[in-house]
Amino acid sequence: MTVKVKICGLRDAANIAAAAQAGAAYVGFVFFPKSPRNVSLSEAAGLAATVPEGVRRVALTVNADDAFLADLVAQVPLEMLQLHGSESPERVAEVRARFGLPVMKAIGIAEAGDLDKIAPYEAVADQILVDAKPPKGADLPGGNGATFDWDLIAGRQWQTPWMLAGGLTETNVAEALRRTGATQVDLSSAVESAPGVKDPTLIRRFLAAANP
Ligand SMILES: O=C(O)c1ccccc1NCC(=O)[C@H](O)[C@H](O)COP(=O)(O)O
Repeated sequence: MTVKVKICGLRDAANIAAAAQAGAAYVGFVFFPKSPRNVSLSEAAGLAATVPEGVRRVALTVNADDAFLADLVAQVPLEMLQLHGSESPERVAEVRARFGLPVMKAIGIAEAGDLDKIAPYEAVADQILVDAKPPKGADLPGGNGATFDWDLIAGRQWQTPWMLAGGLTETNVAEALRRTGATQVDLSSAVESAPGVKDPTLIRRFLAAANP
């Protein structure tokens, strides 16, 4: 089975092309001003236009309001919204209904109890992103290159499609897949040469390691 890979936080056409050519199933654009990966709506619109057919374009937002989401979906061609803040299940359902796009809800995991947070979203989200909880004091709610204990989710089944994220690298992805049973993965930090700067060689190496 092919593992689907999402490369998040892309900011230039060359890295989008590298990801697509290497087999990425999804590319992500970050809309979070504090992030080194942040893009404007007009930048994202230009980048989205370069994404080859068949690669899904995902917009990552954090507790975005309707006005921002309306501008986003009007200006940027997208296949999915990723909600990476503290959006409630009700808000996820509302965004999904109002903006007409599949929604992936990110849930941060650090300990077994965090897994209970997933169930309420299963009925309202199209996908769940099972991600590492940000380290204490982190500026970003995701994209920190932090892992969580994969054994917490070993053998877990969810009815909703899900992706594994959090500190995945070309060297640990095979073990992560084996221990969690994930069939989709999402990453950002490990394919960067500096914060916010993606590296096409690292992207290609990760894609090869995810599907050897
Ligand atoms: O990447 C960001 O800057 C970011 C900002 C705000 C919310 C989420 C953000 N990133 C999420 C991701 O890139 C991934 O979905 C995930 O957290 C894995 O990231 P990484 O551990 O860096 O591979």
